[in-house]
Amino acid sequence: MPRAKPTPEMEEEAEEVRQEVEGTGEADGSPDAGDGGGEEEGKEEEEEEKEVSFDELGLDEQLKRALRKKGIAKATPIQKEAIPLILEGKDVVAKAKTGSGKTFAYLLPLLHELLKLSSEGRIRKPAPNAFILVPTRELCQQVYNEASSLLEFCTSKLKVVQVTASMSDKDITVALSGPPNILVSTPACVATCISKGIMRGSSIKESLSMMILDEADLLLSYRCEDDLKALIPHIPRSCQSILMSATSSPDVDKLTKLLLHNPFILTLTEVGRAKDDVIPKNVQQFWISCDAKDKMLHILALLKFELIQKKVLIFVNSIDAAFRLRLFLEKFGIRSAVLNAELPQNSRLHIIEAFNARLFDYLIATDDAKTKEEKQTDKENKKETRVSRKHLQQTLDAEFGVVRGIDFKNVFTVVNFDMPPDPAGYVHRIGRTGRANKTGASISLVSAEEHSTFEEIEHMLQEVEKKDTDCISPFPLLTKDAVESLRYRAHDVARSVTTRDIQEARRQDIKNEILNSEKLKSHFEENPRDLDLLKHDKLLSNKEIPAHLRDVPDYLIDPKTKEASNVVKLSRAAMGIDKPQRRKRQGFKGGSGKSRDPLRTFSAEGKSRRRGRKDREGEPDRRKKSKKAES
Ligand SMILES: Nc1ncnc2c1ncn2[C@@H]1O[C@H](COP(=O)(O)OP(=O)(O)OP(=O)(O)O)[C@@H](O)[C@H]1O
Repeated sequence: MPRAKPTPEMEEEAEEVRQEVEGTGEADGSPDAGDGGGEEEGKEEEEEEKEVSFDELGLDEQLKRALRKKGIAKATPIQKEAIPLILEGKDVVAKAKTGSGKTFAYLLPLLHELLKLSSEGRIRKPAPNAFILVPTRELCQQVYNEASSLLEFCTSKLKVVQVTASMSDKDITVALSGPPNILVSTPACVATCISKGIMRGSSIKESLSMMILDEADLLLSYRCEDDLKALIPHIPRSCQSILMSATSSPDVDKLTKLLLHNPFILTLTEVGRAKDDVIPKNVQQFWISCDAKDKMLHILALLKFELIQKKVLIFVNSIDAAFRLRLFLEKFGIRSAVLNAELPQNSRLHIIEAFNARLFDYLIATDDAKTKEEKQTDKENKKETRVSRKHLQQTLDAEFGVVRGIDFKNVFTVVNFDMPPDPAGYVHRIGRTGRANKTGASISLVSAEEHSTFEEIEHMLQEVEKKDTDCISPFPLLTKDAVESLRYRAHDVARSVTTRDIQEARRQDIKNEILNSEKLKSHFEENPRDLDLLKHDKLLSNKEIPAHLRDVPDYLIDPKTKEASNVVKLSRAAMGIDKPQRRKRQGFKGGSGKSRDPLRTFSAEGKSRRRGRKDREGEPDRRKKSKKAES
């Protein structure tokens, strides 16, 4: 397949993305170049650093007990740096990559301080003491869960509540009565509460001592700017502000200027790693070149021959594509669930929890799938019209899907069934694996039409990581024979999944989930931890799966594929992830696990293919192309 040479536009765009993910701070309005003369401090860890325990950070004993229960003993680099600064009362902007533990980096010092104030009887009352603002309702739930779990052993009763736009005014009023010590919400919802008088500005001024903006890089893309601006007059000058972000971008800089006073800026990468990585080193990135019409066939081969590690998060670019894939896999006896913005919020939250608890292994998700052209049109429309809040919320749900910033637990493999529209989307997607220093992998299925995007992503990664070799390698375990052995069946079955089936499945799924949602609501009020009530991966079709599709006959599996599949199984066993570990929380695993990973050492295609990238059908060596482009 001919590969696109990077055009000047691509180079320019890669540079923009590099700034976005790397944060060179060159953009106008960067706090680094800001006028406040803040205490600027780029913390770039290059030397091997000493691990720090939570004891050494001087945190409250009750919080440490909750951490121990989770199996967490050592602080991550961002926690090690941010916690002391926050405890000192500084405004902090913390930028650290996805999955690096930013949530505890602000929750622990916040809870520590509130516990201290509470024990000294110095809690101020008329409104919450802290706001934690996040872009989506899913993230509200996630942060609320994390905060509640940290308070498990606390004797003084700190109250945390989450308030979202889906709640009635009456429910919000009840939730805010007391008032709670910590309010987890979205900027839009807090602004509404103030404008409706549910929360009084003067009370906020009296009580608020800390405001945290989490996932700050996403906040402005959720059009929260006006809501944040509406909040500013009510924030007391003494309020400590914290801003957490996975990437640097002009949006983050804008928020920093808007809300923080002389902040301490922490830019952290992993200890001992190249400072410019945007994808953690413990995540191996692969790609497979295939025709668009053969993508189903390829994913079937990957899953059926067990060539990738579970759990698997599969990204597609539309809800229809998600259901098409789910129906297709179902016909081969592979169960999966679909996570999309169309589902009721309760169901979305429950799907994420059920997946995290390993009740099923394959989750097909849609995310921000808009093309650049669509985004441009949106931008232009945004300037012209002012949409209603309700419409805005619907648009946002549809636009951003439900996965950004979500802490999916123990996802080993992220599959880009469809390529994301841009490099930033790629970074966010891949960030769902390799979290908390665990080993992970990503596989992108790249069609001819997606090659320019793929080139753009590869180019960005090389630029950012200052490499002249490929960052994404060809996937070594899937042979042509393995793919061909399933071609006939796959095409047959793919053809049998009609547009009507997909529409019907979508309707059915929403119907099920709405029913579930009602059940969930009352059930989870009483049994918040009971995840087994509902299954999100139940069959969409009620036809029985023919045996010849469910089980691949032995004669169809070529020896190399058998060997590859065994290696993957062995590696699963070696990593101790063979059995589902429901609801078991894990701490960091030491090291990247690379030495135990067969993907590093095994190639189903043989040595020559591994060495000679240019042997791939019609694909010239990409390194040469990049060099050419540079010259
Ligand atoms: N010190 C620690 N040791 C082990 N695990 C940790 C530690 N701190 C956090 N974790 C776990 O790491 C995972 C990722 O943490 P978190 O969601 O806070 O990352 P993040 O940096 O906010 O990622 P993102 O930018 O994608 O939202 C969580 O499952 C969390 O429980």
